[in-house]
Amino acid sequence: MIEQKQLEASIAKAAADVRANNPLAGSITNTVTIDFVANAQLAVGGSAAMVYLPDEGETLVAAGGAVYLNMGTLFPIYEETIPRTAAAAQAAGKPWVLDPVGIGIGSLRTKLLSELKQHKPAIVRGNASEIIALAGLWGLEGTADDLSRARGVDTADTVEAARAAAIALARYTEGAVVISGESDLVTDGHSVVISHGGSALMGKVTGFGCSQGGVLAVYATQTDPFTAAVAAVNHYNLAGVAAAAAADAPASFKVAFIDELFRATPEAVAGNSIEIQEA
Ligand SMILES: Nc1ncnc2c1ncn2[C@@H]1O[C@H](COP(=O)(O)OP(=O)(O)OP(=O)(O)O)[C@@H](O)[C@H]1O
Ligand SMILES: Cc1ncsc1CCO
Ligand SMILES: [Mg+2]
Repeated sequence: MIEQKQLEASIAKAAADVRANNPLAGSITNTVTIDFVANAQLAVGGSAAMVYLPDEGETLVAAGGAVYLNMGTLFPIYEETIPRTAAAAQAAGKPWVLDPVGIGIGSLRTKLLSELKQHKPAIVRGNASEIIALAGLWGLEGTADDLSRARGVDTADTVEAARAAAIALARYTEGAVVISGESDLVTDGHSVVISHGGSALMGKVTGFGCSQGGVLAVYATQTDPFTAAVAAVNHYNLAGVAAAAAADAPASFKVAFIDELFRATPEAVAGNSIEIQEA
């Protein structure tokens, strides 16, 4: 199990390095929340670029330190773009982040998510229902293939219900897995970190999960997947608490949240309330 003081020091360093280096993490992401993803990446100190075409995905892998693949709104071209980009990242040894949004909707999404198993994302991020469904689709031990639980893009399960699926995914990828929810769970298959904070208003605006995925990719350019995952999730929870003190309704909350991502110091990100448990 990882030691808390050591983890906090690594998180503070990662947050400071993101600010200092302005790292690029390119995205292929959905058209609903693409603006929020890019602005969240910039607010934490990173750089953003959003593309749709296969060779452009490969170019962003070469140009950046990590890449974010979000399955939210698929187009036919993605049948080529998504596997080629993931394969390019794997071949280049660069981390890529998978957000299996909407898993269970349609046949292309299922086909692509099945194919992506072989390319081993450094970080998988989803809400509880998405994490359970992905572990089942990938046939991981102790999980059940049941895409029927998917109902859209919002969760129907608790974070704790997805804990075993997240651990199974992390042991398969040898990376990190994030389950977002009231408190977020991060695991590398050995340790589990529960990160507290945030606000219920984050569930009332679309894209808090997608933009968290983009920020995970920014952090993954600077440190190992597990440290990156806890750092990004802490940054989100910290900014969520601060934004809730400034705004009490969804639209103004979203604006305040981007401001608080920008204001958060590396020390405050590292000091966000966490619990460390055995996986
Ligand atoms: N009730 C809550 N209390 C605190 N934080 C929350 C709550 N609900 C969601 N969050 C936070 O909101 C962010 C997004 O999590 P959520 O599970 O809503 O993602 P999602 O369903 O994938 O979102 P989307 O698909 O809209 O992008 C995470 O940082 C999470 O911690
Ligand atoms: C609402 C929605 N529909 C497809 S992607 C998306 C953004 C949140 O996941
Ligand atoms: Mg989501």
